[in-house]
Formats: sequence, C-alpha cells, structure tokens
Amino acid sequence: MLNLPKDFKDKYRDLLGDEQAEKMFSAMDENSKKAFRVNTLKNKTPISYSLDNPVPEIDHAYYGEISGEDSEWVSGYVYSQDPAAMFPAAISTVKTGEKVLDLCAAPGGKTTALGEQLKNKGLLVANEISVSRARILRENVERWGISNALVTNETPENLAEAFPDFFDVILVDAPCSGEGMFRKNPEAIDYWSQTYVLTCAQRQKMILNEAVKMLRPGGRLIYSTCTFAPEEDEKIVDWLTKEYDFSILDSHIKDDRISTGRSDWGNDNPDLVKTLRFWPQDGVGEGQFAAILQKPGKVEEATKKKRKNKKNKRDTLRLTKNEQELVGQVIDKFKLPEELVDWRKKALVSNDHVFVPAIEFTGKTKLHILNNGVELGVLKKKRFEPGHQLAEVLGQVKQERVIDLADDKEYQDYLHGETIRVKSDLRGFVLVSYKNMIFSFGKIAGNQVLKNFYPKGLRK
Ligand SMILES: C[S@@+](CC[C@H](N)C(=O)[O-])C[C@H]1O[C@@H](n2cnc3c(N)ncnc32)[C@H](O)[C@@H]1O
Repeated sequence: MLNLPKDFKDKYRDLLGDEQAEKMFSAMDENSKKAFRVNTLKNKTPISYSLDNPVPEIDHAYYGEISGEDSEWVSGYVYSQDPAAMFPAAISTVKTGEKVLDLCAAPGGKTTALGEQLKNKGLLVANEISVSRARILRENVERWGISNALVTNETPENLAEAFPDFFDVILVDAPCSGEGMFRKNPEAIDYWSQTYVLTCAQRQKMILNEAVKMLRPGGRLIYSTCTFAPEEDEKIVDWLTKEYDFSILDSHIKDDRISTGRSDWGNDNPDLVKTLRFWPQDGVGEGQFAAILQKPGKVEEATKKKRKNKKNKRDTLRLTKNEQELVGQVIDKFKLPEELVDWRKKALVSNDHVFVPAIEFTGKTKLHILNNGVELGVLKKKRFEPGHQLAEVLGQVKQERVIDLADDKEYQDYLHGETIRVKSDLRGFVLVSYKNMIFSFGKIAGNQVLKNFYPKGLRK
C-alpha cells in the first residue's frame, strides 16, 4: 500500500470530495498499466505481442508488457509507454513537413510519436537539458529510425536564442511533481510537498516563457505533465492565456474513460474543459494532464522570416567527388528511403563523419548537438564505414542485402559483439536482422564470417 503523505490526501479530499478522493487513493494501490506503441516508420513485420487490447483513441498502441531485451525493442519496432502519456503527442496533430520542437524530450516517448507523425519530413528538434538523459534520447531517436531530428542537450534559454518564432508546434512535457507516477515510482512520494508543487509550477512558467519565444505566430503549444496538481496543470494553462493571449484548443478526444480539466481549478477559465485529465481510477493509465493551445498571430509573419533566412545557406563542408564515391560504393547498394535518395546533394562532412542534416545552420552554432539528421557513417583512409543510425533508418524499407540471424543464440551472440559464421554469397557491408527486423550493420569477408558492427556502447 502506498504511503501517501497526509497533506496530499487532505488536498485531494478538498478538491475531489471524500468519495472520489478515496477512489483515487485505492486506484493508486493497484498495479500500474503497461502498454506499448508499434513503430509505423519501420518496414511492416509481424511482431510477437498480442494486439488484442488497444489503448483507446491512440493508433497502433496496445496494453501489454514488453522488455528492453526483446528483439522488437532492440530493432525499434516497439516502445514501452504509459498509455496516458501517449496522449500529448496524439493531440498535437502534427502534419508531415512541419517544424516541431519537443523541449523536454528524454527519454523520448513523445519524441518517437512526433517523429512518426512527421513521417521523416520537416524538422523535429528533440531537446533534453540533462546530458545523461539526452544520450538515451539520442539512442531512442536512432532506434526508431527517425531521420529528420536534431537532438540537442540545451537549456530552453539557449534554444530560444537560436530559434526565435521558428516552430509550428512545440511540446512542453514539463518536469513536474510527478503525482501521477506515484504508483509506478513510489520513490517520487518522498519528494512531495506542497512547496515542491509550487516550485515546479515556477519552473514550468520559466520553461514556457522560453517556449513561447520559439513558437511562430499561430503555432500550437502542447503542454503536459504527469501530475494531478492544479497549480501545475489548469493554473499554468490559464496563466498562458492571460500572460500571452494563447487560446485553448479542443483536443477532439471524446471517450468516457478520459476526464477533462476543471475550470474551477484554473480561475474559472471556461475553456479549461477542452484540456484532458487522466486519473488512475478511470482505468486508462497513470496520471496525466494535457492541453493544446494556440499562439495569437498569423502564419504569414513567420513565413516571411523563413524566406529571409534561406539566403544565407552555407555550402562549405560538402563532400568532395572522391568522398562521394567512397560513400556511394557502400550505401548505393541499399534501398534508400525517400529522404535519403538525394544524399549526394544534402550530405555534409564534419571530422570525417558524414551526415545528412535535419537542419543546416548558417554559421557556427553554439548549440550542444548530439545528432543532426542521419549519420551515414565515417570516412576512414580511402574507405567508408556506414554508421549504426543508417542501419536503423534503412529498416524503413524492404532490403535485399540482409543477413537474418538464424536463432536466438546467434542473435544474443551478435548483441554481445561476436562474429557469426554465415552461408551467403553476399560480400561487404550487409544489414543484420533477427526475425526480419533490421537492427545493425555487419560485414562479410570471403571466409563467410559476419564481422560485427553492432556499436560497442549498445552491446549487452
Ligand atoms: C516528464 S520528463 C519528459 C518525458 C519525455 N517527454 C517522454 O515522453 O519520454 C521532463 C524532462 O524535463 C527535463 N527538465 C528538467 N528540468 C528542466 C528545465 N529546467 N528545462 C527543461 N527541461 C527540464 C527533465 O530532465 C526530464 O527529462
């Protein structure tokens, strides 16, 4: 049984009334709901989990538990996520080609969903302030096969300097007091106090002040938390409407199991009923709050700025003909997804790393970048070695140069970094899959040995 603080219980008895509050407390003693999303970017391959119990209102999402050891997870076919946490990205209705920022993005649950909605067109900036978490974010973006992401490890302030009035959509999945996660992570209860709730609300406003600067006029802001606290939910949304003249948009989610925000918890702002609330007693998932808002102003104002920026495009760091040839000898043997077909025109080289950028900066950027677009690989003396991210991105398309590992033993051996004996006429770089899910590069020499190119940092 969860040891909920007395002040917490008293607060929710006051807000909800005794009967509803007791329902909430007893639901918090039940097991948390587990679910996963299936990646629509990857080439369609049957997965081994049951798809019988879909999460309401979310496409390609199902209740069920998956493990980080499963081949489906390793190759980026599934992502484990709290079902309620799937809603902020789902209500963003991101359109292919838009410029999207996920400001508080790690570990990447919502980033991967936004990437799917963009279908690798447009730009996805995924930012995380903590360096260790940003590395995990990068790995998840890579595994998911997203090719149009800029992954950064920055403060919201530094990002706002680089991207004024720039994004069509910004998701702020804010750091919060985490009340909605108490039954999943009971340790979070130790941090709870009403003072902590108010500190979080202050921090949320500071993050949002920066997000507002980066949103183009008319752009959409998705604000979400995993807490029940009105100070961090309805009151913050109401503040955005007063401070910045944002309007609250309808999420278009209509399901009896999903509650709405409360006007009376946000200075009687009537539009707060358009926001979403997830309570454990409603049975969808963990606690979550989500709102979609719009910045005032017209789209044209942002388009003008975009045109101005285009003039300054730099074309230094392009590949030489010779370098293009080395890269082409390897990657032209694979079927490239649409966004990489004209890689010769787009690719840049930096410290021998060849990449197709998600965004080109006009000067030397001060931003701390972990990944920009797709790393094609590394130029070594007179040869080119393809990078791991490229293997994950090539997994979008049905490929022919593939070695499908024969059984679980071979798969585990490969994950450990071992070489594998294969019977194949293929020579040189090949993609490596298990159960037809591509997860790595490998290289076959004349002696029918598959050399291991699974990155050392990911080996088990
Ligand atoms: C709720 S989590 C994000 C979860 C993520 N969106 C997902 O779906 O996987 C909030 C994130 O905000 C980050 N954060 C903490 N303080 C921050 C700040 N001052 N500015 C921006 N992000 C911050 C945390 O490191 C954390 O990764």
